[in-house]
Amino acid sequence: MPRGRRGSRVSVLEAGGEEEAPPARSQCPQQTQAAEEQILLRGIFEIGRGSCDVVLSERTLSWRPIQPERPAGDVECDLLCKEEIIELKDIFSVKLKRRCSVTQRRSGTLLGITLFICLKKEQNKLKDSTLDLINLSEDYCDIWFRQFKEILAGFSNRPKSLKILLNPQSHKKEAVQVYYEKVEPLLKLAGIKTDITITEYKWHALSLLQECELQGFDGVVCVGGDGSASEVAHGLLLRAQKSAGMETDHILTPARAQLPLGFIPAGSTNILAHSLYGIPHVVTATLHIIMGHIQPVDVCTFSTRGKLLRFGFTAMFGFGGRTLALAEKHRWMSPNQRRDFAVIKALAKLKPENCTISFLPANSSQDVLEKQVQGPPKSDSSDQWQMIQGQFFNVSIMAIPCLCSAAPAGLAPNTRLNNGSMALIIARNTTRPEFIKHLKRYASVKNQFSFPFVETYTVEEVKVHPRNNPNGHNQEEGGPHETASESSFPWNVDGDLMEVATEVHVRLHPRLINLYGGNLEEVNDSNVTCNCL
Ligand SMILES: Nc1ncnc2c1ncn2[C@@H]1O[C@H](COP(=O)(O)OP(=O)(O)OP(=O)(O)O)[C@@H](O)[C@H]1O
Repeated sequence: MPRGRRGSRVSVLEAGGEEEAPPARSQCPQQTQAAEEQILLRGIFEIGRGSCDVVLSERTLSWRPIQPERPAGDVECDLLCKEEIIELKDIFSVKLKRRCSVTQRRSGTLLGITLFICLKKEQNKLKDSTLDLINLSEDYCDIWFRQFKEILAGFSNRPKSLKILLNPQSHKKEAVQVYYEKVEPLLKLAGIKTDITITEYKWHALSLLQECELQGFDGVVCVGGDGSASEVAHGLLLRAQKSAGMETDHILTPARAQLPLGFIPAGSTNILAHSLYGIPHVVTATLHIIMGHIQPVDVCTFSTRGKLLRFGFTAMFGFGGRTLALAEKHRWMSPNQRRDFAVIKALAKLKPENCTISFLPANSSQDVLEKQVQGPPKSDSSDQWQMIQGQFFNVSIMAIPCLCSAAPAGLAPNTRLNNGSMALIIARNTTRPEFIKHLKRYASVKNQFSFPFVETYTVEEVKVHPRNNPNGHNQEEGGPHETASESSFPWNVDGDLMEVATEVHVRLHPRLINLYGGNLEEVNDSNVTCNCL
């Protein structure tokens, strides 16, 4: 049974897009609100170890232990009789509770009703819990059970049917186990139908999303790491463009994705899930999906020479791109080994990229919704573009904060999931020890940007134009015997390797996709270390 402080609400969820949010309350909120609400049912159930007076009203379920009468002012009695409350929006399932023998199965002796509740724990963590309302009367329980069912059916934001895409190769190949052990039981409990595809090769999810029937699904869920999550988001957005009859090569104002997307973290970094849920926790992610917590999230398009390469949320060029390229070449190593090895090797071979970066600063006076309606600014006609040229160790362009265990405040702590702008973070050429110091700061609470060689900007568009060829020679000189990947630069887009030879144009599109996830609490965790630095 969920136990809050006596007299307090057992759990309070801050749902991102929950449509049934309670109105603002003044002092002594629970009691005042409960008193104001229309009572739907009132009765006696055993909860915990005693009989309780239980009241079901429009938004809350409250109960108070029934005590024998005592003299007025009996403090002990007052304490024991304090009311407990849960909000109905925190309930995600209701079942009749029966004592069943092996042979009885369905029609065992009725014991009462079990409510399944989503509890908010510390630091953004959600947990499922149960509350048993014990009463042996079939008729009595039936009335309450049907009332709870009706209440649950009223939460129209909650998905009833989900398309699940599962990458069996993520991290240490545990995605299938994670799904069947932790996710599926909760989805079943919530009565959500699922259709599962286990991907068989890279880009399988993408091609499937171009042709599969999505009618009848309320959302798509990806079980895997950042690469898979980003591939699915890209696939959903490409599909939306096709459905809207838009050309997918040259997109200026993309159509929004038609279905919300959820991520179950089963990868090695899980930056997307971490940024959405505040914690890379499987049950938390599943409960956000079940509860229908939805928020619109900004997305970038990456294009070169006017041609769309892909949709994504984050990108790193220079050190970040080269580290991923090295890690990908060593896929046979374990994920942690491969990441540490790639970071160390990329640091050993560290050399700056000679490039020109032009960017369009974000218009801070414009409202995000206004930006969404207007679409992106007319790039070429704008006179607000700024340009910097030089040698850079790393260029990060991030539409979301990018929380991860190595950077608990985020790789881009100053941006938000849907603030209509991106963070452009540039680390100019410096000494290797200074650059390492900057990288190490991500793990601490100290400001990772307070270095003379680091610059941050809030932008809407960025163009990165490399002037060297990928091996450090001047781009104009070219190289007669270059292979495809030798002549292109590695970009890390959401943990996925993207190789491009020329300028990349990154453009932000506010609130282009709905993702499952709630509002987050800030986490101040300074006890984080990076193994390899
Ligand atoms: N069956 C499969 N075999 C090989 N690769 C696959 C398969 N299914 C999906 N993929 C690809 O695997 C890539 C990496 O997967 P994913 O991102 O889920 O795991 P990860 O690399 O361990 O995690 P992270 O990106 O968080 O570090 C994705 O780009 C995806 O396209």
